[in-house]
Amino acid sequence: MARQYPDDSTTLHTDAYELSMIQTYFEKGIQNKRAIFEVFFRDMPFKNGFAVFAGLQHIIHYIENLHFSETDISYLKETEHFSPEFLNYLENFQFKGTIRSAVEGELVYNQEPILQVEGPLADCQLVETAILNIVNFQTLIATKAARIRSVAGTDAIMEFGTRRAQEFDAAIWGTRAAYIGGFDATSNVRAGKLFGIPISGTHAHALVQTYGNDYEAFKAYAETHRDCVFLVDTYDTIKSGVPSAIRVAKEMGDKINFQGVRIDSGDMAYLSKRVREQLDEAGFKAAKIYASNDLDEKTIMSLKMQNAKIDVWGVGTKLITAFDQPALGAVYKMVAIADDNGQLKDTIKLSNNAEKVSTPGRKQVWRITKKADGKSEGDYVALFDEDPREQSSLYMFHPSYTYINKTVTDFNARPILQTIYSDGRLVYQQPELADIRQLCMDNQESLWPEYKRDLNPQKYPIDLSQRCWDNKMNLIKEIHEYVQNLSFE
Ligand SMILES: Nc1ncnc2c1ncn2[C@@H]1O[C@H](COP(=O)(O)OP(=O)(O)OP(=O)(O)O)[C@@H](O)[C@H]1O
Ligand SMILES: O=P(O)(O)OC[C@H]1O[C@H](OP(=O)(O)OP(=O)(O)O)[C@H](O)[C@@H]1O
Ligand SMILES: O=C(O)c1cccnc1
Repeated sequence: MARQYPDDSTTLHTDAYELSMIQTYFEKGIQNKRAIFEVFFRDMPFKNGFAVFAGLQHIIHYIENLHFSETDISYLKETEHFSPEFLNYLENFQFKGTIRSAVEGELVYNQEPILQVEGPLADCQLVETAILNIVNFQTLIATKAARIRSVAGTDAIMEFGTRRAQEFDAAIWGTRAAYIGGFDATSNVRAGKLFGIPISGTHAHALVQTYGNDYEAFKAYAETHRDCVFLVDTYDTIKSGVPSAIRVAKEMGDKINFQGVRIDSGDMAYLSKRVREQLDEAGFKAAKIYASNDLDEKTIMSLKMQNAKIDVWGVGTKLITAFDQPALGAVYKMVAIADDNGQLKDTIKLSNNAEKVSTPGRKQVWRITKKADGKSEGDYVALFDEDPREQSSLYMFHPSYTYINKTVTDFNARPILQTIYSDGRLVYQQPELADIRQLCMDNQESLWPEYKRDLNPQKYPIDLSQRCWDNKMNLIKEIHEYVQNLSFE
């Protein structure tokens, strides 16, 4: 059996092929060639009108700890895949790259760079897997959370997913992403400790089963807690659960803060209306009705349409597992590489599928908004040395259907990719999590409602600058000519 090593580093959290390529670069002496890679996803998750970027804090944590530990090197040696010289190089490896990224809570779209890594080829290659792993998951969950927030309106929504999440990391980072996307609280106590997310919760059926009846269970809970939400559906919501909750609330009076009751099964439209009547008749008009049970944006919207009297939503499985779309599909593609003279040359990945043709060159994404109302006109993806702020009017056109175009004047242009690392040095100060969450909400204000609706939203314009578009077309032509002139005889 292979030797077991302590889990003292996350640097090997990478695909073996990254290390294999880096060994080639190293042995051919090109590991320090300058390269640029960009992360983007091809389709909008959940067919939503926007996605919410999340994952930067975990990326920073990963990069800050990016070095090969003694046990990493021992293990790699044991695999017998790598040369001693290469292992010696890895032992002394220090990340020297520059990372530019959308900040957490920023709205991002398909077919535009959301993160960019520039630096020594080996450094760029090493971080691909971990960056994609983090961004793919957290951006997906933050986006799902924003969808749920959009249908819940101003109601409180609580994240209940840990027990159904794809293991520990997904629960912890997933709940953080859910908070960024607009959730109010989590049931995961460790996430509260680590990130300062408000924790919140009720109690489970086990409490009622322990006492064998609703009344005694609620009474015991009330005698040991100030804030009380009673779970009323263990035996019979209407006949036993709610009457018992009311009895305990009356008996305990000011000794407790009777916040409400939770329903976790049955027809929640019907039940919530009946429960509301029961609570109101008993004089508990301020008591809230909590609901949980496989909820997501669709069931919440349907329950609202049915006038369900639900005030607080607990959402687990369908949020934390991104139930209806398990992967964002973000990719990491090389957009430029230095030639033998050290000059950066733009590079492209071709495909028969137009969507899969990458856009070459180091780019910046500019969010274009009208000065008059602050509303988004679209994103303008330009080469890095272009600055649309220097122009008084901006010609924006669809990159595939170029006849769809417009000229925008009186606009503001805001760069989306911010410098996070400069030549290996962290230069970005991460905001407080609550501020990131607020930023996410504020960003949605600048979107027209047409882009925000849950079902079939308008496609938000992601346009290429003329230079960026010309550059892409020229490279496609160059590669076609090169392939046509190839001869292997
Ligand atoms: N009025 C309603 N309209 C639409 N969906 C509802 C309504 N009431 C409940 N639901 C949803 O229907 C599904 C019911 O699932 P299911 O039949 O598994 O639950 P249950 O039998 O009520 O409870 P349990 O979880 O104990 O099995 C849940 O996703 C729930 O959120
Ligand atoms: O349904 P979710 O959105 O995942 O929300 C979390 C669920 O976790 C708890 O259930 P529990 O684990 O006791 O199982 P249950 O589904 O049988 O109630 C809670 O009562 C919710 O139903
Ligand atoms: O506090 C709750 O009610 C809760 C917590 C986790 C999962 N389901 C419910």
